[in-house]
Amino acid sequence: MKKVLTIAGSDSGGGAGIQADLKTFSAFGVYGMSVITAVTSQNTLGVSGFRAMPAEFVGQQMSDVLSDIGADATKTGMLANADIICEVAEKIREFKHENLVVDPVMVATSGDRLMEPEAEKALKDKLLPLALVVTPNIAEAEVLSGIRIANREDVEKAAQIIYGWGPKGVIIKGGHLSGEAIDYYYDGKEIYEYRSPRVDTKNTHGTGCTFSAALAACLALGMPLKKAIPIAKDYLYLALLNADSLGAGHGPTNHLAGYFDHSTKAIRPAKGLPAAKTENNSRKLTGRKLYVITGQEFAKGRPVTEVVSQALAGGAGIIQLREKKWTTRQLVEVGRELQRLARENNALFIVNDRIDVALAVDADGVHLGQDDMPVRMARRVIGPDMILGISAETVEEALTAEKEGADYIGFGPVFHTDTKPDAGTARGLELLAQVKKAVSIPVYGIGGIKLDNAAEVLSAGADGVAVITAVVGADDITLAAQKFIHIMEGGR
Ligand SMILES: Cc1ncc(COP(=O)(O)OP(=O)(O)O)c(N)n1
Ligand SMILES: Cc1nc(C(=O)O)sc1CCOP(=O)(O)O
Ligand SMILES: [Mg+2]
Repeated sequence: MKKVLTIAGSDSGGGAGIQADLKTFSAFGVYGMSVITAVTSQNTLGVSGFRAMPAEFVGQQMSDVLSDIGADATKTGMLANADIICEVAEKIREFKHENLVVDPVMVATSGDRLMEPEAEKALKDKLLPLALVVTPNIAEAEVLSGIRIANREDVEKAAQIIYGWGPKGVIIKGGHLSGEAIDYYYDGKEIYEYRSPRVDTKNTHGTGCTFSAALAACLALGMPLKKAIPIAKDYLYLALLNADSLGAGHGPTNHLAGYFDHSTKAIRPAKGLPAAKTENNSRKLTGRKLYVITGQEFAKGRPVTEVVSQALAGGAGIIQLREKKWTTRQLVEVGRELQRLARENNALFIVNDRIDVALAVDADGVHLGQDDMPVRMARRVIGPDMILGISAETVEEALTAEKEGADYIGFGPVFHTDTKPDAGTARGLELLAQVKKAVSIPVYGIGGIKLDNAAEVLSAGADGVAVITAVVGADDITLAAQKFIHIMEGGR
C-alpha cells in the first residue's frame, strides 16, 4: 500500500483535521498515518479551545513513523505555532521528504484562529520552501501574499508572490469567491484553472483539509500534480454533494460518499469511488493499429470465438465484443472466453455498450456512445484503470469526452457504412484530422474502412482503424487482418 502521513490537529467534531485526513486517505485506498500537533475542542459551531503539543514531541512522532514505516507523501494542516513549524520543517529535511503538501491552516471555517499570527513568518521561511505545493484558500492566500484578492488578476498576483516563498507550486482555492468553484494552480510559469459546479451547502467544515489530504493521497499513488488536482477536486465535490447536516453549524463533508449510499443504505463497491482515468490507460493502446469489432451476422456462420481467434492470429491488437441482439448470459459467457483469448495474444478486450458485462468478465475496457452513460459517471463506475472508449463525430464531442475521462475516441463514420444503420452520413478525413489535432488521446477511425482506404485514415492522423466487415466478413480473416497491419505499417 502507498503510505501517507498527515501532520495536523485533531478535530473532536471529526469533520476536519486529522480525522478528515484519515477518512480521505482510506477513501483513496492509501495507508494513513497521523502526527498530532494539537488537540482542538470543537464542533460544527466553532472551536472552543486547543492545546498544542510540545514541538519536540511532534518531532518524535515524525521520527518514529518516518524511520520505520516511511511515507510516499505527507501533508501538513494545523501547525499551531512557530516552534512546531520549525520542528516539522527540520524533520522533513532530515527525511528528505519531497511529496509535501502544505495546507496553510490559519483560521477555521467558523472564523476561529488555529495558528498564532507570529508563526506566519516561520511558515514562509521554513516550511514553504520544502513544499511541493501549498494550498491556501483566498483568506490564507491574502495573508501569505499580503494583497487583497477580489478577482482572477489578484489571484495571479498572489500566487506569484506565494511562489516566491519557495514552494514548487501554489493552488489558490477559489471556493470562497462567488460563482463556479474555481481553483487556480500556478507552477511558476502558468496559471491553470480547475472548475467544478458550486455545491449549495452549509456543510463545508473541513473542505481545505479534505482537499489537501486527497491531493497527498493522489501524489502517493504516483500521479503528477496536474492530474491529482482534478481528482482531489472531484472527490471533494462528491463529499460536499453527499454531506449530511450533522450538528447545528457547518457540518462535515461526506468523506466516504463513494462507498456508502445513504439513500439506499447500500455499501457501494470500491469501483463506485470517484475516479479519474490513469495516464496509463491511453498508453496501453500505443502501437495497436488494428481494432476488430465482432458482428455475428457478418461472420458467414463462423462463431464469434473463431472469428476473434483468427483476427488475433492476424495481429489485431484490440478486440471489441459488439453483439446487439445477444442476451446478457451470452455476452458474459463469450466475453469471458474472448478476454482469455485476448490476454493469451497480448491484445486488449473491450466490451461495447455494456459496463456491467465489461466488469463481470474483467474486460480491459468498455466502449460507449453518445447516448450511453455519461462519461464521468461511467468513469466512476468502472474505476480509474479500465479503458474507456467514447464515440464522437465532432471535435466538440471528442474534446468533452477527453475532458471527462475517455481514454480513446472512436471517430466515425469516416466513410459510408451499411454495417451500422444509425451511423449517419460519412464525416470524412478532414474532420478526422481536426479531431486528432484537438485531443491528445488516441483516435480510431471507424465506419466503411477497407484495405483500400485504411492508409488514408492513418495519414489523416488516426492512431488506428476499427473495422467490422472488412475483417469479420473476410473469407480469410487472418489474412485480412495481416493485410490491414501491413498497409498501416506503410506497406502497399
Ligand atoms: C471503436 C468504436 N468506435 C465507435 C463505436 C460506435 O459506438 P456507438 O456510437 O455506441 O454505437 P454502437 O457500436 O453501440 O452501435 C464502436 N462500437 N467502437
Ligand atoms: C460500429 C460502428 N460505429 C460506427 C460509428 O460511426 O460510430 S460505424 C460502425 C460500423 C463499422 O463497421 P464497418 O467496418 O463494417 O463499416
Ligand atoms: Mg453504443
